[in-house]
Amino acid sequence: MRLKRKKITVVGAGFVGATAAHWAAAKELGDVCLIDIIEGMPQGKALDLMQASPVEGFDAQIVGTNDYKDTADSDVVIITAGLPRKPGMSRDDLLFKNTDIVKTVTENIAKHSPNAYLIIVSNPLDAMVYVAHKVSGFPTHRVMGMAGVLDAARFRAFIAMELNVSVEDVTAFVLGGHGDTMVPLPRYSTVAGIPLPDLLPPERIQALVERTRNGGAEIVNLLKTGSAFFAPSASAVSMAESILKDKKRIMPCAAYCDKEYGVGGYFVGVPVKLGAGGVEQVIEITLLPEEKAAFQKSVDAVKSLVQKIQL
Ligand SMILES: NC(=O)c1ccc[n+]([C@@H]2O[C@H](COP(=O)([O-])OP(=O)(O)OC[C@H]3O[C@@H](n4cnc5c(N)ncnc54)[C@H](O)[C@@H]3O)[C@@H](O)[C@H]2O)c1
Ligand SMILES: O=C(O)C[C@H](O)C(=O)O
Repeated sequence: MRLKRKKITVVGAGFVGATAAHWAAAKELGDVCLIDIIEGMPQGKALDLMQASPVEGFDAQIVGTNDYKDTADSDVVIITAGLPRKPGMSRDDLLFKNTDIVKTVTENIAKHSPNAYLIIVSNPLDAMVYVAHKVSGFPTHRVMGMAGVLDAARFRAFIAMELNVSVEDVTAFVLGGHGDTMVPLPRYSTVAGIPLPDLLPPERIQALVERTRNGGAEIVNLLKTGSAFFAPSASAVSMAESILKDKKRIMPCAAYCDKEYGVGGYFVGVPVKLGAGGVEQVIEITLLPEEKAAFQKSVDAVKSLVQKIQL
């Protein structure tokens, strides 16, 4: 018997997709298939990455394609296809165009990789996870969205910058939908185990919370023609890694919650255990009344967006 490498497909070979392919290959998570509707572009980027492999010393086959047959039997599929927002737009403004794109992509992926784990990145994130779940018909533990890892990474980076400490020692949690109502949780954020409220005055913490909430828009306003991609792609690949290596990391992800947190059947950002079984557990943490109210407001924003979707 011959053992096979794992296979990761990245749909959408734009900024987030191509960079995700780069991280996945460089970490030797498996072979990578990069697919896009633009002819030649995924092929060119895949070939360029293959030519980086001897320099960086990673062994992975990286294939670019426009044909879903080449994505067959993927273990993990990261969906980044879709429009990014421009300055002045909210992520929600992408709802209808990206619903059409994510629907088509998911139909094709589900046909060729019926056992895959889906990690959605396209915006508006929580609504696009709903689309991918409905269209694929996959069980909820195999469909999830990347947002909380990114939002928490931004919070961690801002905390480390503020305190002039190593990012390695900073942990943070962000709950809720990936929008303006997201809920960074200072009480569950620490530096080497020391709770953030013991290290910074409330007004500085509030400033970092606001910067985290606006983290995507801050970059959109600087770039002017697109949105963030280094941290988003690294975040999606860290989720893929936890699944492929059965690491069972606890990460904030958009996961299906019914009774959990009283959400009632929507995908929203909550702490989950990610392992070989995909979303193996949704972890319910105790929230103070004001944290609960902020989370509920965020869930309501996700619900009203999802209710506008017609599939
Ligand atoms: N969840 C998050 O935290 C997060 C972070 C960053 C970006 N995003 C979102 O990710 C998406 C991609 O961002 P980007 O910066 O890579 O944009 P991009 O424009 O660079 O890339 C998007 C790619 O999708 C491709 N595409 C469009 N329709 C397709 C289809 N039907 N099939 C296959 N490919 C298709 C395009 O050709 C393009 O190459 C956007 O919706 C953006 O808002 C989400
Ligand atoms: O801000 C965006 O539109 C992209 C992404 O959701 C982000 O947070 O960087």
